[in-house]
Amino acid sequence: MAICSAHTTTTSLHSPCTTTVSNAAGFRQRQVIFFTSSSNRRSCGGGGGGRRHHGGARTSCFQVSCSVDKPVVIGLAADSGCGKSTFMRRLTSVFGGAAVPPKGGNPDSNTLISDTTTVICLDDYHSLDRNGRKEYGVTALDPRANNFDLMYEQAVEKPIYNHVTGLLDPPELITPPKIFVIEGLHPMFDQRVRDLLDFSIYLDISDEVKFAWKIQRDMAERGHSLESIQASIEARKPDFDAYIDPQKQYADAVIEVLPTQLIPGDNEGKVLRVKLIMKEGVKFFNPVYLFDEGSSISWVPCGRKLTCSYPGIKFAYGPDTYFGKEVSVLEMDGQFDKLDELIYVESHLSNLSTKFYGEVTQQMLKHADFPGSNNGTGLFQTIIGLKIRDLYEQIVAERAGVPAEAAKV
Ligand SMILES: Nc1ncnc2c1ncn2[C@@H]1O[C@H](COP(=O)(O)OP(=O)(O)OP(=O)(O)O)[C@@H](O)[C@H]1O
Ligand SMILES: O=C(CO)[C@H](O)[C@H](O)COP(=O)(O)O
Repeated sequence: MAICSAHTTTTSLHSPCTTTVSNAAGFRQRQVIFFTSSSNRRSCGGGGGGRRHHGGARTSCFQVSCSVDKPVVIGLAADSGCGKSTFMRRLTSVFGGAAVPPKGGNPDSNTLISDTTTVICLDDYHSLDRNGRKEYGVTALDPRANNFDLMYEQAVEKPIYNHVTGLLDPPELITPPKIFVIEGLHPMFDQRVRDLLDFSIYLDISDEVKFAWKIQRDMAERGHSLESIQASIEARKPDFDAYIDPQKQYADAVIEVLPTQLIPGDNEGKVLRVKLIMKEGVKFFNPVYLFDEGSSISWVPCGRKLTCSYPGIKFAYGPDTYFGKEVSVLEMDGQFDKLDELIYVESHLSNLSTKFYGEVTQQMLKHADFPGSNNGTGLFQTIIGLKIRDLYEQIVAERAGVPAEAAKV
């Protein structure tokens, strides 16, 4: 049963990028206008137009040429409730300007737009709405409930999955930004979509911590029962293991969140051990290091310059392998008591891609009220935000054939 193999047909020769999309089960029909972004990892040859055939989709869209203005595309994958929105808020803040939903559009839009970045949520590419998933007995994590053809085409006029009604709302118009972030369950699942990414991140939240965060949000803030939260996590688990978790092998950076090792047997999920796993050899991405690049370091910074109450703070850094690839891993276990003292830690980290001394600390202080600001989740999200800004500047500089300094945002 092909429940969501979308096919597209060209409807207008005068407007070559306008197509009607429907899926095989006829769940949805919509007008979409496509642009195909070719990233620095894809061949830029042959840009400028033409008819292409792939995956059952037939389009007559223009391929955006390899221009300086082409968006840099970032993918962020994680399960639901694992901190994607929080990370996005930290990332857009690094580029300056507030990120807001499209003006005058659907109030339930999942899109966030700032001066430089546009963040779209891949939930909008669910091909089955809530009722459809129920009818076919699939979860939102199942690839059959998602339209990867449309995701790959990067529709400029894209649908909206409405989390309030559970329906697929009429499309919204997205104009190509400088930095285009696609966040959601599956940004690295489909190889075509994956190949569009200039940089990819996976938030790997361990089951214990995910459960603690879910309880915090869905029980304390949304009135769900403990049993229903447990049941929902368990119902999603097989599809999470099959379709979401394997994406981490493709990520350029993984933020892994585990229970602390500083409190034996702790399962409260309040004190966290967080690892920043950074792939080596990624173009325009130099992993951050502690003290000495390539060495294995264990560091307890508590003392005169950093206040630590129980259970303290421990950092570690060193080389490792991850899914057979060489990586550098920076780890922080514990939490900060006084966030302004983070400057002491920052001064011992290198390759941070900051523009001035203390920028990491400044960003963390600016968003001290965001979840995870006192631990490695906030610290590593902020660092990756700064690395993405640096990557963006280097890509733009390379495309323009100018030194990176000239492309600073
Ligand atoms: N670093 C963190 N430390 C502690 N709690 C966190 C952290 N990040 C997220 N949370 C908790 O998880 C909840 C969900 O976070 P967020 O909205 O950023 O996740 P999300 O992946 O975008 O979720 P969804 O996909 O369901 O919209 C927050 O309300 C908070 O309770
Ligand atoms: O995993 C999810 C998104 O991260 C959601 O469960 C999915 O999008 C379905 O949404 P809803 O539960 O509102 O119907």
